[in-house]
Amino acid sequence: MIRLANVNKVYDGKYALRDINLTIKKGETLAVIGGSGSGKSTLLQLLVGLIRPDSGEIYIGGQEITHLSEKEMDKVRLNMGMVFQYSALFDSMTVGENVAFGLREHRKLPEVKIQRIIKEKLDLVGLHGVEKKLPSELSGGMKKRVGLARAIAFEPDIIFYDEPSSGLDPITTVKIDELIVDMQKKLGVTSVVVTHDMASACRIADRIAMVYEGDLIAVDTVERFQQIEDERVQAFFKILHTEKTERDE
Ligand SMILES: Nc1ncnc2c1ncn2[C@@H]1O[C@H](COP(=O)(O)OP(=O)(O)OP(=O)(O)O)[C@@H](O)[C@H]1O
Repeated sequence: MIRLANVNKVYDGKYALRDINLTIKKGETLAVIGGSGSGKSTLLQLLVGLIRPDSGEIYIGGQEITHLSEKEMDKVRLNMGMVFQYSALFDSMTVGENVAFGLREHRKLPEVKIQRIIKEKLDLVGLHGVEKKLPSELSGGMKKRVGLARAIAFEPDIIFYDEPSSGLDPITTVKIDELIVDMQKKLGVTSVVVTHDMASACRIADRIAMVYEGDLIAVDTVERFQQIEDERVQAFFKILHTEKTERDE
């Protein structure tokens, strides 16, 4: 379970996040949606302990993290998988080396076991026989899959996704969304997906949280979220419907 209580983060005298109260249940997928500069990345950075709030508390699995030392935070992070925007793979390493990177850094495992984990995680994300390839030999969608395989190598309880569909065409986006849902079903992980894509959010999430200029303005199930009359929420659905109409014409 993840919980934020009265969390504030200020940059240059301006709230990046203001009085955020949010609980993410174990095993649920929460999509955090919002426009540019609304505070989504700040929220993600707070949850993985890359930055600290100016005030408020953040609990990960019952542990309050805002006062942890870097070393203690590293331990908490071992239980978190992170899937970065644009995959963030090491270009000079093979796919297999990328997937095993964290394992080799943090766990002393025999090479046979590492090879087995690489294969198992790549299989889970639907990639076969690519261990020896370099990231430059893969499509954008495949790179995202490798990023996900790396994130689940440690078998984390929580996966954070930062704009998983950025840079992908609409069809590949849907496939990655299906993979995120699949991961939740197969691994039972808690997922937080930061996105500005409402269509993705609706496909992936159990609940959607919307941030607007640093405020958390709505949190609800996908179905109920669509009924919220707030015009800032509806603006996102309008874009969605316009895109759909344009595609159908
Ligand atoms: N390191 C920083 N220094 C100063 N201001 C920052 C910093 N990080 C974020 N901000 C400011 O905080 C606000 C929220 O930014 P944030 O990056 O969280 O938004 P976002 O929703 O992730 O936007 P985008 O979708 O464009 O990535 C913005 O006004 C931004 O300029």
